[in-house]
Amino acid sequence: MALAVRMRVPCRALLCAGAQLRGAALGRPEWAAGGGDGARRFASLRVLVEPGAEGRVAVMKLKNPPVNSLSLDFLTEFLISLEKLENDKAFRGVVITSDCPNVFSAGLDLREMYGRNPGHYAEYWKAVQELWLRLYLSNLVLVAAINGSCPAGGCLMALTSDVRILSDSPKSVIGLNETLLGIVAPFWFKDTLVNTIGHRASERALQLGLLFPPAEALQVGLVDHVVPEDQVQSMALSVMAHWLAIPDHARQLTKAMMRKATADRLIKQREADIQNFVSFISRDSIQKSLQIYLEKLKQKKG
Ligand SMILES: CCCCC/C=C\C/C=C\CC/C=C/CC(=O)SCCNC(=O)CCNC(=O)[C@H](O)C(C)(C)COP(=O)(O)OP(=O)(O)OC[C@H]1O[C@@H](n2cnc3c(N)ncnc32)[C@H](O)[C@@H]1OP(=O)(O)O
Repeated sequence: MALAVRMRVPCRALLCAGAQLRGAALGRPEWAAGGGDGARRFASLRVLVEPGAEGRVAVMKLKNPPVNSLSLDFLTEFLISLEKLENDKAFRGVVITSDCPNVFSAGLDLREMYGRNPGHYAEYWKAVQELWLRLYLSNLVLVAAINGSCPAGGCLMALTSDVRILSDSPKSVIGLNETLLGIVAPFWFKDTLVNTIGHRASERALQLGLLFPPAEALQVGLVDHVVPEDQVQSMALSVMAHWLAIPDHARQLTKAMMRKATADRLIKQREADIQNFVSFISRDSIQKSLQIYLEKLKQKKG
């Protein structure tokens, strides 16, 4: 693979910030090699990575129960796992899936955005930006095997993949539902959606905070395949084989050509975007909305 075609977020320090920022808090690294192919299998507390049956494909299982909410520690482990895979030339593709039953990811962790201080909000948002940039510009073929509910930040994560497979289950709804929480999807969430389903469909979906059931998600183009739950993984591997039949350098340059302008828009104003987030999320009215939403989630249990 020619080095020249490896896409990189311009400043490598971006990831370092992400990794360093949490490295100390995580304490010792929890990477554990295992099995005969130990060098290729690793795990942190919340991210399991193992080689798929197909060579050169890794399966990344997200395991932050109960709902894979994207806490700061989880984001950091995710980033570190992704960086390892990007740097390991043995891998050309990654299937991202959930180890939590019925939930792919509940999106950003609301507890990171509620009742904290501005410094924490800034640190958290930087990690969210970092994960999006890393996934969106990844040189690897990314296939999202969405085996459950996929709202908001979970949907954003899935949208960074090259292909999305959704399980055909009533629980498997997907979309950017931020307005239902009384918050607003940032411009780069919106751009990622527009790049996938077009402007008019995005406008409607974003304003109404739509969570699409599988058939509608397929119809609007939010996902590429809907299959029974027990076939999500095999479908993901089969689609992966198709994408890996294309020479890496040509596919990667094409991916960069399609995505760079969108990523650059955030890269050019990362700091302003962080400040914008901090001032928005710190507003009393927004904190109140989040409090009400969190209470509703708790009450749901009865
Ligand atoms: C013009 C100005 C523009 C300015 C814009 C600037 C900045 C933008 C500002 C803000 C943007 C911020 C973007 C946020 C994106 C997000 O991702 S927000 C998160 C949205 N997520 C959701 O809405 C999903 C909520 N969860 C659910 O619907 C359900 O949990 C589920 C995923 C469908 C699963 O249901 P299930 O029945 O299995 O589980 P429970 O509901 O019982 O949940 C179990 C447990 O987990 C807790 N929990 C659920 N989701 C979250 C979460 N996202 N974060 C934290 N915790 C979560 C839930 O409360 C339960 O907890 P317990 O009662 O303590 O057990």
